[in-house]
Amino acid sequence: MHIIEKKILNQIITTRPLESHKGNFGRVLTIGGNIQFGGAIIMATSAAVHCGAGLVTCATSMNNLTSLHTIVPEAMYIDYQSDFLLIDAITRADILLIGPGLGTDTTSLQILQTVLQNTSSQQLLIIDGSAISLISLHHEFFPLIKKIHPIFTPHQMEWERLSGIKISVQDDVKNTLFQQQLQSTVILKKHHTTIYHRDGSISKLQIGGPFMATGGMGDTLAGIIAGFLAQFKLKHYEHVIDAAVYTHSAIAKELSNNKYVVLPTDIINEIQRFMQENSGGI
Ligand SMILES: NC(=O)C1=CN([C@@H]2O[C@H](COP(=O)(O)OP(=O)(O)OC[C@H]3O[C@@H](n4cnc5c(N)ncnc54)[C@H](OP(=O)(O)O)[C@@H]3O)[C@@H](O)[C@H]2O)[C@@H](O)CC1
Ligand SMILES: Nc1ncnc2c1ncn2[C@@H]1O[C@H](COP(=O)(O)OP(=O)(O)O)[C@@H](O)[C@H]1O
Ligand SMILES: [Mg+2]
Repeated sequence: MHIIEKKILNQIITTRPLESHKGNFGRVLTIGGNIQFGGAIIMATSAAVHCGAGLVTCATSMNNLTSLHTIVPEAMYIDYQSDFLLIDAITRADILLIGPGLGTDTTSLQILQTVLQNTSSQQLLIIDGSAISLISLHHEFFPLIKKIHPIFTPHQMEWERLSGIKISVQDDVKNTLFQQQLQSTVILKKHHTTIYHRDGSISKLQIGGPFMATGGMGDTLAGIIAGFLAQFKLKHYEHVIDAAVYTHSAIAKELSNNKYVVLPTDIINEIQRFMQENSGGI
């Protein structure tokens, strides 16, 4: 087990090559946001854009279109209920994020199934929020999951649902055993988030605090992970994930010096400055 240190940042966040364009910094597809939880997918999408993902498309409910374009006009949109458009967008993406505000009804399940069936092992899939809760109820997806090797980002209750390990007895030994069966990365979000990597290593975060306990905070983290993976894809995979998780809490910690609570959108607004201040060589 190792503690994630600040020095990971300038190893991962490096100067951009002059000869480059948006296509070099990754295509992200975010999927979620039903009529009740539109904010979740908008925050995730906005976080990915602010991290520097080259091209970001949001597949969401048509109800969210105006808000999405008002808050983050850099993002493109498709209606997540169009199977044809969704499959086309999945095929084009480098990084996919499903779950923030997706909900758990039959429409949500259908969308999740389409995503799992059309994602290849060459792409990177992040599974968050409602998508984790849905998979917990549908173990028939496990064989697909084991082929895709996704990144799960559960909070402790979502992890209990998925793994069957009660929150009170979750520990590194039991968590690793189930994570290795899933053949996936697991980012278990809590005070001092723990990351169970596919290569068997474990990273722990020692920053962050209760000033982060506001709805949308995990949705924002999921978008940051997508944005980091999109543009730093040539770097060491496990280190990119650690750097993304560290960035999210480090910004919150900085802001908490003069804010009693730090909102997810406060973090999003500071990502560009924070990345510039913590970037290193090539
Ligand atoms: N603005 C938006 O659009 C927002 C949309 N959102 C979207 O909503 C969807 C549902 O996600 P969700 O996390 O809100 O609900 P759910 O999965 O039922 O989990 C909550 C249950 O678990 C329990 N619990 C125990 N330990 C816990 C822990 N460490 N961390 C958290 N919970 C813990 C907890 O216990 P209690 O609070 O009762 O003590 C409660 O019983 C999802 O798609 C998400 O993206 C949200 O992001 C909010 C902003
Ligand atoms: N007390 C705390 N200490 C450190 N981090 C916290 C604390 N409370 C919440 N967080 C962070 O906030 C995020 C909450 O994620 P999640 O519950 O999925 O939020 P949401 O689904 O509402 O977006 C995680 O990154 C978690 O680590
Ligand atoms: Mg969440």
